Amino acid sequence: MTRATGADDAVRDDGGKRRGGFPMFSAASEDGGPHFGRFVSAMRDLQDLAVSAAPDPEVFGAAADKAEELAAMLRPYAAEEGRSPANRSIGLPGRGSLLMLPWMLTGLEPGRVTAAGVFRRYHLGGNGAAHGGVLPLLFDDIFGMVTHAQGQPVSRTAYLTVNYRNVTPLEKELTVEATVDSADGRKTYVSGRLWDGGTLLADADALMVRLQPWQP
Ligand SMILES: CCCCCCCCCCCC(=O)SCCNC(=O)CCNC(=O)[C@H](O)C(C)(C)COP(=O)(O)OP(=O)(O)OC[C@H]1O[C@@H](n2cnc3c(N)ncnc32)[C@H](O)[C@@H]1OP(=O)(O)O
Repeated sequence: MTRATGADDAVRDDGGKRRGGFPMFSAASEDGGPHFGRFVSAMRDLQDLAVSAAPDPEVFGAAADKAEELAAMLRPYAAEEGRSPANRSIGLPGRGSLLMLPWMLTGLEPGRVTAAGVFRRYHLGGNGAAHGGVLPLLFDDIFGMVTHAQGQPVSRTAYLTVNYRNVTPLEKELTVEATVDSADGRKTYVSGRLWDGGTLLADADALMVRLQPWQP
Protein backbone atom coordinates (compact mmCIF):
# COMPACT_ATOMS: atom_id res chain seq x y z
CA MET A 1 0.00 0.00 0.00
CA THR A 2 1.46 3.35 -0.99
CA ARG A 3 1.29 6.45 1.14
CA ALA A 4 0.53 9.97 -0.03
CA THR A 5 3.12 12.66 0.67
CA GLY A 6 3.11 13.72 4.29
CA ALA A 7 1.07 10.75 5.49
CA ASP A 8 3.80 9.57 7.85
CA ASP A 9 3.19 12.61 10.07
CA ALA A 10 -0.22 11.15 10.80
CA VAL A 11 0.94 7.84 12.19
CA ARG A 12 2.63 9.16 15.33
CA ASP A 13 0.86 7.31 18.08
CA ASP A 14 0.77 6.76 21.82
CA GLY A 15 1.88 3.20 22.31
CA GLY A 16 -0.23 1.88 19.45
CA LYS A 17 -3.56 2.87 21.00
CA ARG A 18 -4.12 5.94 18.83
CA ARG A 19 -3.08 6.98 15.34
CA GLY A 20 -3.25 10.69 14.68
CA GLY A 21 -6.37 11.77 16.50
CA PHE A 22 -8.09 8.43 16.02
CA PRO A 23 -8.16 5.40 18.29
CA MET A 24 -6.73 2.37 16.44
CA PHE A 25 -9.39 -0.31 16.11
CA SER A 26 -8.43 -3.71 14.82
CA ALA A 27 -10.47 -5.73 12.34
CA ALA A 28 -12.50 -8.41 14.04
CA SER A 29 -13.25 -11.10 11.49
CA GLU A 30 -13.55 -13.74 14.22
CA ASP A 31 -14.63 -11.73 17.26
CA GLY A 32 -18.34 -12.10 16.70
CA GLY A 33 -18.18 -15.89 16.59
CA PRO A 34 -20.15 -18.18 14.30
CA HIS A 35 -23.58 -16.66 14.99
CA PHE A 36 -22.87 -12.93 14.65
CA GLY A 37 -23.42 -12.78 10.88
CA ARG A 38 -26.75 -14.56 11.19
CA PHE A 39 -27.73 -12.22 14.04
CA VAL A 40 -26.99 -9.11 11.97
CA SER A 41 -28.82 -10.55 8.96
CA ALA A 42 -31.90 -11.26 11.10
CA MET A 43 -31.76 -7.74 12.53
CA ARG A 44 -31.72 -6.29 9.00
CA ASP A 45 -34.79 -8.41 8.17
CA LEU A 46 -36.42 -6.97 11.27
CA GLN A 47 -35.59 -3.43 10.15
CA ASP A 48 -37.26 -4.17 6.79
CA LEU A 49 -40.35 -5.45 8.60
CA ALA A 50 -40.39 -2.65 11.17
CA VAL A 51 -40.89 -0.16 8.35
CA SER A 52 -43.20 -2.29 6.20
CA ALA A 53 -45.38 -4.56 8.35
CA ALA A 54 -49.04 -3.61 8.75
CA PRO A 55 -50.46 -6.33 11.04
CA ASP A 56 -53.33 -6.25 13.51
CA PRO A 57 -52.43 -3.99 16.47
CA GLU A 58 -52.03 -6.91 18.90
CA VAL A 59 -49.28 -8.35 16.70
CA PHE A 60 -47.25 -5.18 17.36
CA GLY A 61 -47.84 -5.73 21.08
CA ALA A 62 -46.43 -9.27 20.89
CA ALA A 63 -43.54 -8.07 18.72
CA ALA A 64 -42.75 -5.29 21.22
CA ASP A 65 -42.63 -7.88 24.03
CA LYS A 66 -40.08 -9.92 22.09
CA ALA A 67 -38.04 -6.86 21.08
CA GLU A 68 -37.87 -5.71 24.71
CA GLU A 69 -36.85 -9.23 25.77
CA LEU A 70 -34.05 -9.27 23.17
CA ALA A 71 -32.79 -5.84 24.25
CA ALA A 72 -32.75 -6.99 27.89
CA MET A 73 -30.69 -10.04 26.85
CA LEU A 74 -28.02 -7.96 25.11
CA ARG A 75 -27.94 -4.85 27.35
CA PRO A 76 -25.50 -6.35 29.91
CA TYR A 77 -22.96 -6.82 27.10
CA ALA A 78 -23.00 -3.27 25.74
CA ALA A 79 -19.32 -2.36 25.19
CA GLU A 80 -17.38 0.79 24.39
CA GLU A 81 -16.53 1.77 20.80
CA GLY A 82 -14.09 -0.60 19.17
CA ARG A 83 -15.01 -3.66 21.26
CA SER A 84 -18.17 -4.88 19.55
CA PRO A 85 -17.72 -6.92 16.35
CA ALA A 86 -20.20 -4.51 14.71
CA ASN A 87 -18.39 -2.22 12.25
CA ARG A 88 -15.18 -4.29 12.54
CA SER A 89 -16.31 -7.56 10.92
CA ILE A 90 -14.79 -6.99 7.51
CA GLY A 91 -16.10 -10.29 6.13
CA LEU A 92 -19.74 -9.28 6.65
CA PRO A 93 -21.93 -6.88 4.64
CA GLY A 94 -21.52 -3.38 6.06
CA ARG A 95 -18.76 -4.76 8.33
CA GLY A 96 -21.54 -6.16 10.51
CA SER A 97 -22.87 -2.72 11.43
CA LEU A 98 -26.60 -2.02 11.17
CA LEU A 99 -25.80 1.65 10.52
CA MET A 100 -23.70 0.83 7.47
CA LEU A 101 -25.24 -0.22 4.20
CA PRO A 102 -25.14 -4.01 3.77
CA TRP A 103 -22.61 -3.82 0.95
CA MET A 104 -19.39 -5.76 0.30
CA LEU A 105 -16.07 -4.47 -0.95
CA THR A 106 -15.22 -5.83 -4.40
CA GLY A 107 -11.89 -4.09 -4.86
CA LEU A 108 -9.44 -2.12 -2.74
CA GLU A 109 -6.19 -0.68 -4.05
CA PRO A 110 -4.39 2.63 -3.60
CA GLY A 111 -6.48 5.25 -5.36
CA ARG A 112 -9.55 3.11 -6.08
CA VAL A 113 -12.15 1.19 -4.06
CA THR A 114 -15.25 -0.58 -5.39
CA ALA A 115 -18.22 -2.16 -3.63
CA ALA A 116 -21.54 -3.79 -4.50
CA GLY A 117 -24.84 -4.33 -2.73
CA VAL A 118 -28.49 -3.42 -2.48
CA PHE A 119 -30.56 -0.76 -0.81
CA ARG A 120 -33.27 -2.50 1.19
CA ARG A 121 -36.86 -1.77 2.10
CA TYR A 122 -35.75 0.09 5.21
CA HIS A 123 -33.88 2.53 2.93
CA LEU A 124 -37.11 3.53 1.18
CA GLY A 125 -37.60 7.24 0.63
CA GLY A 126 -40.72 7.37 -1.52
CA ASN A 127 -42.35 5.82 -4.56
CA GLY A 128 -40.06 2.80 -4.51
CA ALA A 129 -36.79 4.73 -4.54
CA ALA A 130 -34.03 4.94 -1.94
CA HIS A 131 -34.10 7.87 0.51
CA GLY A 132 -31.69 10.59 -0.62
CA GLY A 133 -30.07 10.63 2.80
CA VAL A 134 -28.61 7.14 2.51
CA LEU A 135 -26.51 7.92 -0.55
CA PRO A 136 -24.14 10.26 1.34
CA LEU A 137 -23.75 7.47 3.91
CA LEU A 138 -22.63 5.11 1.16
CA PHE A 139 -20.27 7.67 -0.36
CA ASP A 140 -18.86 8.84 2.97
CA ASP A 141 -18.00 5.31 4.01
CA ILE A 142 -16.32 4.38 0.73
CA PHE A 143 -14.52 7.75 0.67
CA GLY A 144 -13.12 6.90 4.10
CA MET A 145 -11.90 3.60 2.72
CA VAL A 146 -10.30 4.99 -0.43
CA THR A 147 -8.54 7.64 1.64
CA HIS A 148 -7.37 4.92 4.02
CA ALA A 149 -6.14 2.83 1.08
CA GLN A 150 -4.27 5.86 -0.24
CA GLY A 151 -2.24 6.05 2.97
CA GLN A 152 -4.16 8.82 4.78
CA PRO A 153 -5.84 6.58 7.38
CA VAL A 154 -6.86 9.25 9.88
CA SER A 155 -8.80 11.64 7.67
CA ARG A 156 -12.24 13.06 8.18
CA THR A 157 -14.74 14.41 5.68
CA ALA A 158 -14.62 18.22 5.41
CA TYR A 159 -17.32 18.38 2.75
CA LEU A 160 -19.26 15.92 0.62
CA THR A 161 -21.45 16.85 -2.35
CA VAL A 162 -23.88 14.43 -4.02
CA ASN A 163 -25.47 14.87 -7.43
CA TYR A 164 -28.59 12.73 -7.80
CA ARG A 165 -28.82 11.80 -11.48
CA ASN A 166 -31.54 9.09 -11.42
CA VAL A 167 -33.71 7.57 -8.70
CA THR A 168 -32.00 4.70 -6.89
CA PRO A 169 -33.93 1.42 -6.90
CA LEU A 170 -34.34 -0.87 -3.90
CA GLU A 171 -33.52 -4.59 -3.79
CA LYS A 172 -31.38 -4.42 -6.91
CA GLU A 173 -27.66 -5.15 -7.05
CA LEU A 174 -25.80 -1.87 -7.61
CA THR A 175 -22.14 -0.94 -7.73
CA VAL A 176 -20.17 2.00 -6.41
CA GLU A 177 -16.65 3.21 -7.15
CA ALA A 178 -14.50 5.73 -5.31
CA THR A 179 -11.26 7.21 -6.59
CA VAL A 180 -8.64 9.62 -5.32
CA ASP A 181 -8.51 12.55 -7.69
CA SER A 182 -5.67 14.52 -6.09
CA ALA A 183 -3.77 15.00 -2.85
CA ASP A 184 -2.29 18.15 -1.38
CA GLY A 185 -0.62 17.75 2.00
CA ARG A 186 -3.34 16.91 4.51
CA LYS A 187 -6.04 17.22 1.86
CA THR A 188 -7.26 14.33 -0.28
CA TYR A 189 -9.83 15.09 -2.96
CA VAL A 190 -11.99 12.08 -3.82
CA SER A 191 -14.95 11.32 -6.06
CA GLY A 192 -17.41 8.48 -6.48
CA ARG A 193 -20.06 7.07 -8.76
CA LEU A 194 -23.07 4.86 -8.04
CA TRP A 195 -24.18 2.66 -10.92
CA ASP A 196 -27.18 0.48 -11.82
CA GLY A 197 -25.49 -1.51 -14.57
CA GLY A 198 -24.60 1.15 -17.13
CA THR A 199 -26.90 3.80 -15.65
CA LEU A 200 -25.28 6.45 -13.46
CA LEU A 201 -27.54 6.98 -10.43
CA ALA A 202 -25.41 9.50 -8.54
CA ASP A 203 -21.94 10.93 -8.34
CA ALA A 204 -20.24 12.67 -5.47
CA ASP A 205 -17.05 14.42 -4.52
CA ALA A 206 -15.51 15.18 -1.18
CA LEU A 207 -12.53 16.62 0.61
CA MET A 208 -10.96 14.39 3.24
CA VAL A 209 -8.61 16.18 5.65
CA ARG A 210 -5.99 14.23 7.57
CA LEU A 211 -6.34 14.86 11.27
CA GLN A 212 -3.63 16.43 13.35
CA PRO A 213 -2.47 14.17 16.21
CA TRP A 214 -4.59 16.10 18.73
CA GLN A 215 -7.80 16.21 16.66
CA PRO A 216 -10.69 13.85 17.50
C1 LIG B 1 -10.46 -0.78 6.30
C2 LIG B 1 -11.47 0.07 6.93
C3 LIG B 1 -11.15 1.52 6.79
C4 LIG B 1 -12.27 2.33 7.29
C5 LIG B 1 -11.93 3.77 7.33
C6 LIG B 1 -13.10 4.52 7.81
C7 LIG B 1 -12.70 5.91 8.17
C8 LIG B 1 -13.88 6.65 8.63
C9 LIG B 1 -13.89 8.01 8.01
C10 LIG B 1 -15.29 8.42 7.75
C11 LIG B 1 -15.30 9.85 7.42
C12 LIG B 1 -16.28 10.57 8.25
O1 LIG B 1 -17.42 10.38 8.12
S1 LIG B 1 -15.72 11.68 9.37
C13 LIG B 1 -17.21 12.36 10.07
C14 LIG B 1 -17.71 13.60 9.35
N1 LIG B 1 -16.72 14.67 9.40
C15 LIG B 1 -16.48 15.34 10.52
O2 LIG B 1 -17.06 15.18 11.57
C16 LIG B 1 -15.38 16.41 10.39
C17 LIG B 1 -15.63 17.62 11.27
N2 LIG B 1 -14.68 18.65 10.92
C18 LIG B 1 -13.45 18.65 11.42
O3 LIG B 1 -13.10 17.83 12.31
C19 LIG B 1 -12.50 19.69 10.88
O4 LIG B 1 -13.22 20.71 10.25
C20 LIG B 1 -11.47 19.09 9.90
C21 LIG B 1 -10.60 18.05 10.60
C22 LIG B 1 -12.17 18.42 8.68
C23 LIG B 1 -10.61 20.22 9.36
O5 LIG B 1 -10.21 21.03 10.43
P1 LIG B 1 -8.70 21.57 10.56
O6 LIG B 1 -7.77 20.44 10.79
O7 LIG B 1 -8.71 22.66 11.58
O8 LIG B 1 -8.43 22.06 9.12
P2 LIG B 1 -8.15 23.48 8.55
O9 LIG B 1 -6.76 23.87 8.99
O10 LIG B 1 -9.27 24.41 8.81
O11 LIG B 1 -8.16 23.12 7.02
C24 LIG B 1 -7.17 22.29 6.44
C25 LIG B 1 -7.21 22.55 4.96
O12 LIG B 1 -8.46 22.01 4.47
C26 LIG B 1 -9.27 23.06 3.92
N3 LIG B 1 -10.64 22.85 4.31
C27 LIG B 1 -11.10 22.46 5.51
N4 LIG B 1 -12.43 22.34 5.50
C28 LIG B 1 -12.84 22.67 4.23
C29 LIG B 1 -14.11 22.73 3.58
N5 LIG B 1 -15.24 22.41 4.20
N6 LIG B 1 -14.12 23.11 2.30
C30 LIG B 1 -12.96 23.42 1.63
N7 LIG B 1 -11.74 23.36 2.19
C31 LIG B 1 -11.67 23.00 3.48
C32 LIG B 1 -8.69 24.36 4.51
O13 LIG B 1 -8.93 25.45 3.66
C33 LIG B 1 -7.22 24.02 4.60
O14 LIG B 1 -6.62 24.14 3.36
P3 LIG B 1 -5.15 24.77 3.20
O15 LIG B 1 -5.20 26.17 3.79
O16 LIG B 1 -4.24 23.87 3.99
O17 LIG B 1 -4.87 24.74 1.75
